[in-house]
Amino acid sequence: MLLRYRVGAVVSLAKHQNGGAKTVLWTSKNFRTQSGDATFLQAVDFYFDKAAAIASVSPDILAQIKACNNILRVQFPLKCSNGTVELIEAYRAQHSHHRLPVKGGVRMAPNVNGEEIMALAALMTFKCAVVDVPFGGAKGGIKIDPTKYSLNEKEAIMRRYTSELVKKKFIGPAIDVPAPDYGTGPQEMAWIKDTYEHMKSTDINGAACVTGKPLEEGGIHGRHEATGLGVFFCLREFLNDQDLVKKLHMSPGVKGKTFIIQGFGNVGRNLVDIRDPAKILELPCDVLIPAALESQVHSENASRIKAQIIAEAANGPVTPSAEAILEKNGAVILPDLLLNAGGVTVSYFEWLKNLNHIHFGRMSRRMEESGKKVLLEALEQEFESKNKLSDDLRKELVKGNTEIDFVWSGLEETMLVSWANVRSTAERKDCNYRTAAYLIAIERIATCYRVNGIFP
Ligand SMILES: NC(=O)C1=CN([C@@H]2O[C@H](COP(=O)(O)OP(=O)(O)OC[C@H]3O[C@@H](n4cnc5c(N)ncnc54)[C@H](O)[C@@H]3O)[C@@H](O)[C@H]2O)C=CC1
Ligand SMILES: O=C(O)CCC(=O)C(=O)O
Repeated sequence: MLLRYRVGAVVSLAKHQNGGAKTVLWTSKNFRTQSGDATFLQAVDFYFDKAAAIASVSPDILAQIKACNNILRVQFPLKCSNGTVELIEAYRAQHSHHRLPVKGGVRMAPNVNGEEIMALAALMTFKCAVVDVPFGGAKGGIKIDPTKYSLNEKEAIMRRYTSELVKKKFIGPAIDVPAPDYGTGPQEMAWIKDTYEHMKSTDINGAACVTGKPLEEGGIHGRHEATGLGVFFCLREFLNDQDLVKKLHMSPGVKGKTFIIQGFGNVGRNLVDIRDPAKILELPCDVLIPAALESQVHSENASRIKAQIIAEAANGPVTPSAEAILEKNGAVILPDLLLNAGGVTVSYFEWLKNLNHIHFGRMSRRMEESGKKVLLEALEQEFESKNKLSDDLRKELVKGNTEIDFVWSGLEETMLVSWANVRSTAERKDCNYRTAAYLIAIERIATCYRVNGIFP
């Protein structure tokens, strides 16, 4: 589904060159897609190589970082509701173990394949490094169209998939922690947790084997909307930056800008709530937000994209050929590995909550409130009854922080600090934001590899 969202009046869409940014052209030589666009995995490798070329990292460490460490492919039978038996194909790729556990969602989609899952796992490695979340990268996929299966069938698939991961030691709070992705959500995560806990009943940290769970099953407030909210925080920061929007001949601020969102699932839905379906990526707008699948903006449609800002809420929505065309036309791309990192950031908070066996705020909320009450009373005594606070204001002032306050504040802090880092790196290195984000990730991961050395 495509959605067009109007915040206010349409702003003029004059195109211009992206000040100082170099355009590196993708060449279709040696690549096998008919359009000349890179496959998703080739695209991730291309973006990595582009940043690696300006990183102060030795070639042997770069090669270690780039490689996908493990890929598991399983096939198992499903007894369908109509009595037939179907073979299900599924994957889990672990890209990098420089930090443990490795982390990343599990998707259900008909086009899932090993290369796609490896590309997504690599993106998870770089994403976690950009936002300084201490995990390696992983991703899983089940090759089915979830809309074609009953709830019972999906449960059987998810439980069997989890049992395969347990048997192969591809899941565990200290090993590999799945989460929601395209086509999956809290229900699937609850099945993963329950299956894991049945098979590993003595693991006291079992709930931390998966994130994005329902609240009643050890989930955290705010995970469901975290990815969309993270996109919003970053985009708002970009749009409020006078210098950056001036280069696009735009006025600062979110108000008055027009947005198109492609994909109205977990990520897209939590970005906006005014709905007006329209079906074209190429409609005039200020900000295009692909929030569905990879390779949606490619060499064939890129020149017709009118948005000046492409905000990658999905993983890998813009191919390298498309990026070159968009940038030549003056558009700015806010890259996936920064922009959609809100999901894994709040997954990190959920994992910490599960390991701590206590929710954020439980030990501090009342203590905070009584401290603030004492302070207010002292101030009121000092100034006597001249300016008595209303009951509502008093309540608001003394309110202690709840779990959602911690989560939103931690998410905003993470996104803003990471954006500032990407912005300043792009300026310093005279490169685009994607290369800057990869560069930050590569240099952070390289430090781990260097310090850890090689086992044995
Ligand atoms: N769920 C999460 O926490 C995170 C998701 N992502 C990425 O965001 C993207 C979307 O994921 P979710 O929102 O979780 O998936 P979802 O399954 O909740 O929603 C995706 C939506 O996109 C629609 N869609 C698919 N192809 C489309 C097309 N060509 N045009 C228009 N709509 C289309 C689907 O019908 C569905 O409504 C994926 O690339 C995913 O990897 C990234 C970070 C975290
Ligand atoms: O929340 C997580 O652990 C992973 C989310 C994810 O799959 C992604 O960021 O692409």
